[in-house]
Amino acid sequence: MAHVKPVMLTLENVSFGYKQNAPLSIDNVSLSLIKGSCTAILGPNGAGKSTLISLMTGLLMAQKGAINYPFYKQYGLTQAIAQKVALVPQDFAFYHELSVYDNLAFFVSISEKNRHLHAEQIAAAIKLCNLEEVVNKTAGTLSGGYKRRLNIAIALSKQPDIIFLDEPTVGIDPLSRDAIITLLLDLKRQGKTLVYTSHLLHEVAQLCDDVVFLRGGKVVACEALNSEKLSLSFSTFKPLLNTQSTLFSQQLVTLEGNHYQLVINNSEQLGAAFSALGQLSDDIKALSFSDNHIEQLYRDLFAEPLC
Ligand SMILES: Nc1ncnc2c1ncn2[C@@H]1O[C@H](COP(=O)(O)OP(=O)(O)OP(=O)(O)O)[C@@H](O)[C@H]1O
Repeated sequence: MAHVKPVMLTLENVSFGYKQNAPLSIDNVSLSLIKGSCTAILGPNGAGKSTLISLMTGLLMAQKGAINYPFYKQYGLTQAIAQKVALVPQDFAFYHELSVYDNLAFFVSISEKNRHLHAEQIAAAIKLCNLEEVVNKTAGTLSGGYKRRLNIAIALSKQPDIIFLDEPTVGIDPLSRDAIITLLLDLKRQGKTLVYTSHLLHEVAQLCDDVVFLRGGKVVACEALNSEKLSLSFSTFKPLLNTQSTLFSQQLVTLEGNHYQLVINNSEQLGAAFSALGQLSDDIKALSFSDNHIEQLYRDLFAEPLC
């Protein structure tokens, strides 16, 4: 019998508009999130990603449709969200004049009624997010990377099962970003369910199992990111001639300038790609493989302007 993956959250035909008569910001969205997986919500600016996250985390109420956390049927939606769901917002959601420790102490005191657990939960969040070095520093004086980690630590301090992260790595250096991605991969290994928005597709490829593409408030595609598809990117010294492009049996996408990408679905296509590359070997400047095709998918879906 096929193994059925447990569903953590379902949305059924959810719609939301900020103003009457204005276009809907979320338009008839249905989707399911799988327990223990990381789902990316992707789309261009204004697609509705933050609004959708606000609906799933109870900050906004859906005007139509239903949002359910089937795992927590015993609680109402509001209570399930309060106890099990955490949000890492795009903006820094802490007190800049308090220390890192005092911020965590404050937020733990709100989410955990049992005072005996406070010290333990604060310590766990500090350890998870590697904040030991800055624990007594005033939050407002932290570097951008540490501020991002504190934002995440506050969300984790309530020990949620589901964590929504709205562009958690915006504006930080590559090493701080790596630290956050490592932390999120660890959380996934611990069985936490993650929902993630970012414009950085290589992060999505590293972290996510599923992708929901939004445009104009509507779901335009859902994809599982599996390793069955390979993406092959290469650049050439000069733009390819038409005769050279037709050597590739698969769809060849020009990314920009002399950069190209193609998606490989099976070993036959892989063989054909190698054979074509072999014929062009003097023209190839750089070549790389990645185990998914998210960039091409994104470009295919969003290259045309929204009418
Ligand atoms: N508070 C608000 N009042 C009115 N309209 C809003 C409000 N917040 C968002 N919108 C509108 O809702 C739509 C979706 O916005 P949203 O911020 O959810 O998109 P997004 O995909 O998160 O964008 P970005 O990638 O720029 O963060 C946009 O048309 C936006 O102008």
